[in-house]
Amino acid sequence: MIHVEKALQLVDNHLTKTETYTTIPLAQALGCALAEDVISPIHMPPFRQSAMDGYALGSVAETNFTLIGEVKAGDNANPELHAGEAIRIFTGAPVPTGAKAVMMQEKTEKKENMLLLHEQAKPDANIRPMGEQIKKGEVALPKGTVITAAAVGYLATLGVIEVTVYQKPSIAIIATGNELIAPGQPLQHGQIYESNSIMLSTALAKTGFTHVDFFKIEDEYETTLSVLDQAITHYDVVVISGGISVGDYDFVGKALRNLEVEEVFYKVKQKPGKPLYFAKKQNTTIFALPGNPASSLSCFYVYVLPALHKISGYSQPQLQRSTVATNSAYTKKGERAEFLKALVTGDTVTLLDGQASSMLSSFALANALIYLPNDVKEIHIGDPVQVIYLP
Ligand SMILES: Nc1nc2c(c(=O)[nH]1)N[C@H]1C(S)=C(S)[C@@H](COP(=O)(O)OP(=O)(O)OC[C@H]3O[C@@H](n4cnc5c(N)ncnc54)[C@H](O)[C@@H]3O)O[C@H]1N2
Ligand code: MOO
Repeated sequence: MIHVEKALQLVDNHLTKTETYTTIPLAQALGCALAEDVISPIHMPPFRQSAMDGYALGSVAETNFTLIGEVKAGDNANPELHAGEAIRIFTGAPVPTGAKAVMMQEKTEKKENMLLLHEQAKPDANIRPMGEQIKKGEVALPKGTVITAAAVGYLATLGVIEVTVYQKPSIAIIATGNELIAPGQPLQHGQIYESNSIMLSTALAKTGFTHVDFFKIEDEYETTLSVLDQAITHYDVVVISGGISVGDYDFVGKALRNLEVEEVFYKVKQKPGKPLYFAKKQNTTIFALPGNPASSLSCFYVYVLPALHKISGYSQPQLQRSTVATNSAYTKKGERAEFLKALVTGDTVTLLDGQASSMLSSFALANALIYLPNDVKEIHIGDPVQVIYLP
């Protein structure tokens, strides 16, 4: 059995980012990594812009001005402005070329067509220079940047309508087990609701992986063999849940061996998720996750998601980690490294009740996993602990 760090390193070593690019509408790019730098096609702002509702001033030496007109946002106007003259202006409006500053209206008084300032204006005050944020031809976002809502907004401000990104992998999720039935049907004795596929696809969708198909198979060798064979042939990543342990009806390992995949590791010294299996076959990446729901999800976040990020060209594939003081004491029962469902609030982290690998009640309330490596046997209140944030 290998250690967590070794398993993570082996996954990383066996993956490379895709060489396939695709150009897609900006609105569909959430969670994709840029395959090339995005160059700004315009200056932003495209013109000198007023940052306040107030008055554009033709000079900054005096405090008395003659009002000569108005410019509002969207106006395609550039009135001439001389020393001693002011123009009514609004936030976002183009500042006339001759303007030396904009004074916010709260610091002024108006008497008929005369403007009196409470204080002298500072040169260039409240004027956003043309190209202040970015200039035409500069790199707006570098290759490898992951598209977030903010990135979509930023590129939209530059008028960008499509981006070239690394192709996201196609993913097959395969749930195994005779006992599993779809939610919505009445349960017979011995049955449980199949929850891992909807859980994993929801976690995938949340992080922008949408090319996902599902398969459900019984604990039967021939079907397992043929479904896995088809999935490995047609998908970039195959994620299997259950059937990977040592029971007489756990056929996943045997089927994968007979399909001549390159097994990279099987079993990691961790809790939950001991029987985690990782393999490659040509360009297909294969994870078999233990069927226990919390084991499946824990392995998904710790191993599968960073792997998908790497394949998809993310410059930082790992989930965010940090060290936080624990509010809870805990003593390990065994020797394995542990991933514990936890809630980070402020600068502390609290362990949640219900840590068994069959339970999702704690995971449903968690925003992080506390990682206790092999050599940490217990933690006391106030101790610094490593946390992995759930996306
Ligand atoms: N003799 C041993 N038995 C087990 C060992 C061991 O080392 N020696 N390891 C245990 C550990 S740890 C785990 S984890 C499980 C993993 O078993 P499998 O990956 O073969 O998973 P299953 O047996 O198919 O299922 C385990 C559990 O999870 C439920 N399950 C499975 N799939 C789903 C699903 N899609 N949705 C909801 N629930 C699911 C299933 O009904 C079982 O209760 O093996 C231990 N045994
Ligand atoms: O390793 Mo298992 O996932 O603890 O139950």
